[in-house]
Amino acid sequence: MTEGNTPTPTTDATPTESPAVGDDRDPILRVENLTKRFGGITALDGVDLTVDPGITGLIGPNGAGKTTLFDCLTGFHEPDQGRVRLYDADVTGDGPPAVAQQGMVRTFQIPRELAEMTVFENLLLAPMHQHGERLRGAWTRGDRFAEEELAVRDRAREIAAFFEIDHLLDEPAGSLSGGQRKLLEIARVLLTDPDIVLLDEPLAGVNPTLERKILGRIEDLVDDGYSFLLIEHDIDLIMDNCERVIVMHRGEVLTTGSPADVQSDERVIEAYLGGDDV
Ligand SMILES: Nc1ncnc2c1ncn2[C@@H]1O[C@H](COP(=O)(O)OP(=O)(O)OP(=O)(O)O)[C@@H](O)[C@H]1O
Repeated sequence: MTEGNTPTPTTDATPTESPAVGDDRDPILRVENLTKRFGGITALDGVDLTVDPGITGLIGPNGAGKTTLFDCLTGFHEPDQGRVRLYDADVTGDGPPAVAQQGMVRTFQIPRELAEMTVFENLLLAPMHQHGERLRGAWTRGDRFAEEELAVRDRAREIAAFFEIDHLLDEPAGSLSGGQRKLLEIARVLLTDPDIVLLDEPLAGVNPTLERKILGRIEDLVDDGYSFLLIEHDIDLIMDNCERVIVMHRGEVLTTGSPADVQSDERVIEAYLGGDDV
C-alpha cells in the first residue's frame, strides 16, 4: 500500500465500507455522570464529556483518571454510575467484545503469550481477540470459511503495509523494537474494524522519526473517517496534533476546548503546577 493510502474499514473482513462516522456535527461518544470507585478511591467522579469525530486529546496529571476512563468506556471496568453512548447505542456496562462490536476499541501492549507468535499471527488473532462475534463467526461458518479467512489475511497484510511493518510479518512479535510494537498494537486494533480508537500513550518512548510516522498514519486514518481519543503526557504533542482537548483532574473533567483555550486556562495550569505529578 502506498503512502497516504489508508486501509479501508471493514465489516466481516470485507474491505469495502467506510466507518459509520455519521454527521460531522454529531459527537461519536457521549459520557454522562460516569463514576468509578475502587474501595475508598473515587477514580472517576461524575465525568461528563463528548468526543467529536477527529483527534481528541485527553490530558491530566498522574492519577487524574484517564486510564480508568478508557477502561470504563471500553468495557474493561464496569462503572458504578453513569452512561456511555456510542452514536445511538448505550454501551454502558457492556463487555469489551460488545463495545468493540459497536465500534470502539483501545490499544493494549502485546501480551507476553503472544510475543512468541509472529507479527502476522498477532494480526490474524486481533479481530477474534477483541472483536468477539463479529469476526469470530467467520471462522465457524463452514461454507464461507476459506473465503473469509483469505479476506482477513489480505486485510492483515494491507494494514501491515500501511504501517510499514510488512517486512516483519514472519518475525516473532517479541523481537520487535518498542516503536515497532506500538505500530503493531495500532495495526491490531484497526483489524477489529473500529470507528473510534482509544490510544493510551501510543508515543511514549518512541523516537522522533517514528513518532512523526505514527502521527502521520493517525492523520491519514482520520482523513478516512476514523476517530481517535489519545492519552498523552507530552502536552506540546497534544497541542500540535489534536483538534480538541479534554483535561481531567482528580477524577473530573476540568475543562474541554481547543488546544489554545486549554493551554491558557488558569485552572489547567494550576492543576499541573498544583503539586500533582505530570
Ligand atoms: N485497579 C485499581 N485499583 C485501585 N485503585 C485504582 C485502580 N486503577 C486506578 N486506581 C486509582 O484510580 C485513580 C486514577 O487512576 P488512573 O490510572 O485512571 O489515572 P491516570 O490519569 O491514568 O494516571 P497516569 O497518568 O499516572 O497513568 C488513581 O488514584 C489510581 O491509584
